[in-house]
Amino acid sequence: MSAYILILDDDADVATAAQMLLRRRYGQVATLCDPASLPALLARGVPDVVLLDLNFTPGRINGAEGLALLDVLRAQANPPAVIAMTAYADVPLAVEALKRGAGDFITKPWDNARLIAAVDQALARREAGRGASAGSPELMGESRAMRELKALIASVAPTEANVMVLGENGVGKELVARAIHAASRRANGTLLAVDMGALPESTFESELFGHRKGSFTDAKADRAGRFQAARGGSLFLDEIGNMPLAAQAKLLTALERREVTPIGADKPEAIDVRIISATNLDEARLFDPSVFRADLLFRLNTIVIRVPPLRERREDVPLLLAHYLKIYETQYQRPARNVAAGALDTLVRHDWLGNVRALRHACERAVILGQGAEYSVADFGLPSLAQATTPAAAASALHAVADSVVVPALAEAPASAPSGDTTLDAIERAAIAATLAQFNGNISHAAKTLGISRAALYRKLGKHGI
Ligand SMILES: Nc1ncnc2c1ncn2[C@@H]1O[C@H](COP(=O)(O)OP(=O)(O)OP(=O)(O)O)[C@@H](O)[C@H]1O
Repeated sequence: MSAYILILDDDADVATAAQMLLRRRYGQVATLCDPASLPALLARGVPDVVLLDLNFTPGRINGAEGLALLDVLRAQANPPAVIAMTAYADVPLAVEALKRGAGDFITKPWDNARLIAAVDQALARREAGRGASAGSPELMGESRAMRELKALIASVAPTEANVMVLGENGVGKELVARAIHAASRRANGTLLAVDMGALPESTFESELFGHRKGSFTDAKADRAGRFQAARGGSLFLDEIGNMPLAAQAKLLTALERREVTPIGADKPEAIDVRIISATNLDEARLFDPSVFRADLLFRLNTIVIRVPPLRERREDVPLLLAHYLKIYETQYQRPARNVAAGALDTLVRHDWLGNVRALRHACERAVILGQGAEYSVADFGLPSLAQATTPAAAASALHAVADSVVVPALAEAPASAPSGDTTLDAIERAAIAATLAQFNGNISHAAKTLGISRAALYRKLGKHGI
């Protein structure tokens, strides 16, 4: 997977060790020991992910220098995902970094698998949130469905109730979670997002509940879990439908008791988080006890918020197009252009089976490739098989497995490229479509089978217009 990673650490040995580990996986990995050189480095290109040491000058452990650098990184037009690193198991400092925009934290010395998982997740999150970070992360849409959704968020947010957000891939579930947190009494606390589908089973407990130094071979220092780091704030458990049953049992126990016991600790710690969860599983699967424990479901779904797919709120399409075209015109320094009237009609009638994310990718493509005075339909690169907009096609799409981003016709696609096209691109597209179909559009499972990260799969979906 190619990505540009920067390691900012005053300890050259630490930076080099991380660089050697990460270079094999991501390609471009730079190190920087002198923070004064950061502006010059950023001027040459902004990394995808920055591993940021919070304490530069030896002896200083309040993290002020790292937090100031975090502000510099977050102020970039297209900010990198930041993983804060600290040599001290200092939860308040990690929490402060999370509040100021770091997406995750890791304690040194790190566990290699954990570091790679953190970078993978940061890349996936950055990809999923691209566009949001480039513009306003606000939930856009004036359709009746969106107005009702916003009203529901406003009434639910101030309560402490656990909320479960349901909806297909790319409908905006994470944005809904962020909106709930922002309007809640916990808004001054952090919203910590955890991709539950990507947590390896072996490290599940240590990730969520923390561990004590020496409690197992790789536990080289105390580590705070996500529950502790999100204290006073909200924990966003994303992709909850992809959790193995054994992990579900552990999560249930923590939620029932309202306490967690770090591995190796002799006393449990009370938890103070509001749980917001999300899944793209359709409700039939969610209520299937062989997939998801009913008792856990009832803990999580005090309030259920369903985010409707874009094809059920087509009125929002023009607004979203205008929003994302403007963002990408600014980002790529292209002139502002209108969408041709006929094209707009087609785009509104399009089914957008990857929802707002697919629309956003299409806008980016149009801005980059569009050559005319106005945007044409062709500029948006709609997958030709997905253009069926008859009521029958829409109905079959609606009844297709709810988390599918695969168009019904592609769901039957063979693993070889259709129409005998043997270019590498066409073969890759067909392989991705077939794998997604095999897993009913489940991104995590498809990525695992294809041997790439979720972030890389999202990038490829955008590239191929799937
Ligand atoms: N109503 C909206 N207004 C503006 N942007 C939106 C809206 N809904 C979604 N987006 C954008 O679409 C992209 C996908 O949104 P988000 O990650 O919240 O979806 P999701 O449902 O959580 O997806 P997934 O299940 O695949 O993780 C993001 O770039 C987000 O900013």
